[in-house]
Amino acid sequence: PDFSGKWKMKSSENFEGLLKELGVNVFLRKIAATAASSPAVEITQQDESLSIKTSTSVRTTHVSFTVGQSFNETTVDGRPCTSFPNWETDSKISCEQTLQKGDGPKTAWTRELTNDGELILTMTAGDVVCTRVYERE
Ligand SMILES: C=C1C2=C(C[C@@]1(C)C/C=C/C(C)=C/C(=O)O)C(C)(C)CCC2
Repeated sequence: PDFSGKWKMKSSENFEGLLKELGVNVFLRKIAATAASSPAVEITQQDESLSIKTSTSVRTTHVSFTVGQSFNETTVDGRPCTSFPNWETDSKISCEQTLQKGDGPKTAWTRELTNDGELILTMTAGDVVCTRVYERE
């Protein structure tokens, strides 16, 4: 499956709950929730390698990785972590994260291409799950 394309968000659930679980203060949660309500996501995929650019008014993140190989990124609240992306199914990437220093809730993300061409991102912190659905622009 090919994740490549420009994606816009169609729905988001429990994003602030995720940040709260991560200990982000209510002020930054509000900023993040507003900024993250209209992200522009651009993905290019070459075989097993993906490059994901997520742009918001406040912060833009850009990660590149090869499924099956660990890489360094930050958790959604900005803490350096090592990520371990693997194929959970042939259209779903699951990525566990370990903080590079300090401790906090266990975090992970998954990205899945659905049969009707949507992209589902889940972000987990402890037992709190945020689900965001994107459609191609
Ligand atoms: C704007 C964001 C802000 C934060 C994280 C981020 C980057 C949230 C965006 C996430 C998105 C857009 C995820 C996605 O949909 O892939 C912080 C908590 C550090 C607080 C400052 C504003």
